[in-house]
Amino acid sequence: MILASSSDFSYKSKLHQQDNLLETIFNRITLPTFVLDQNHTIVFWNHALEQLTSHNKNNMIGTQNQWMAFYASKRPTLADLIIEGGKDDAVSHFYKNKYRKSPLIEDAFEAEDFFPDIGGKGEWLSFTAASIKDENGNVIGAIETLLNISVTKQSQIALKESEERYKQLSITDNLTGLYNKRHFTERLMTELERAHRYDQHFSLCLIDLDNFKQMNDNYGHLFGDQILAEFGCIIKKNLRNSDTAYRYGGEEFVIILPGSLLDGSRVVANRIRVDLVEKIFLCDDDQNPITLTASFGITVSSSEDSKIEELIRRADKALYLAKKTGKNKVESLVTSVLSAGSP
Ligand SMILES: Nc1nc2c(ncn2[C@@H]2O[C@H](COP(=O)(O)OP(=O)(O)OP(=O)(O)O)[C@@H](O)[C@H]2O)c(=O)[nH]1
Repeated sequence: MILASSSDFSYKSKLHQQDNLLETIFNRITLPTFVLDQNHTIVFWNHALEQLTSHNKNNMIGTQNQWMAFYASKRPTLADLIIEGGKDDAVSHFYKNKYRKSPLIEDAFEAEDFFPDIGGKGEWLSFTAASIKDENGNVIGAIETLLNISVTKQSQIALKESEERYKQLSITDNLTGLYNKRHFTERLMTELERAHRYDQHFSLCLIDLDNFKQMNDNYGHLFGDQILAEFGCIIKKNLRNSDTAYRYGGEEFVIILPGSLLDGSRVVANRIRVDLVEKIFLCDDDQNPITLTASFGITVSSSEDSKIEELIRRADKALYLAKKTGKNKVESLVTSVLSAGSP
């Protein structure tokens, strides 16, 4: 084994004498470990690493094929980067957002990554690479130790996924797949704060299906549910990515349209209105085509709005007007500041 610079013969021979002892020690360590010399040649490859990577030490020691045990194509391992000087930008290039300086060992890095080619289904590994220096402080090699953290990582991922799922369920209306009223309140507060901070406006559009009670009475509650779900799809289909739609209550819906003023949100509301008018619903018990309309009340946020209730009240008044003056229409109401200004 050569671990010292060629000029440092005495140091090299000292290490040679200790080879057997070092090899025994490495092989008794349960942590997968390998050591490279300054030429990136493998000098130690312990049993634990053989088991982790299925690469036998006899095929690895004396080669520079350490990458083969971890990656599908040739590239430096963390230990190689340490030998190259352990430059932050080089480490970052290969382990972006997955590494940090070791808090325990000077000039060492630790990283965490998923290795799809290890084992049958890939493994998560946490690994640390540190330089090995001679008496004069010259780097003469590097040691990398690895730890299989797949079990911990998978349970962390599963926990995160179930938290995500739970969060999604807690803000979703299960009949329509739209967001629910609780989420609406939170989002509306955020939107109002943002509008004030950046001196922007957004629109709020309340929607109420017309004569929905008759639908339930004539065709049953289950059919009513089907209509609500399909109307949810019509709303979603007509929104931009930045718009969000919510089921506000029974047959009431609401949309927040960030960055939209009255003209823009009227266009969206009318598109939804017409799509609904043109939609033919069929009930299993009665093959007559069934149609339905909705009324819309829009308002635009203003610098005068200090509470979300003020916006909701205005949109509700506009909706009431739409209902009172014939239904199947879009009405709007804005504050005096806005009606005097641009929107
Ligand atoms: N199927 C179904 N019906 C619902 C649900 N939530 C509320 N409703 C019904 O929606 C109907 C609303 O009726 P009303 O408030 O009288 O309003 P409307 O008949 O739509 O009349 P206008 O709003 O004046 O056009 C009631 O019959 C509620 O039972 C639901 O989740 N599923």
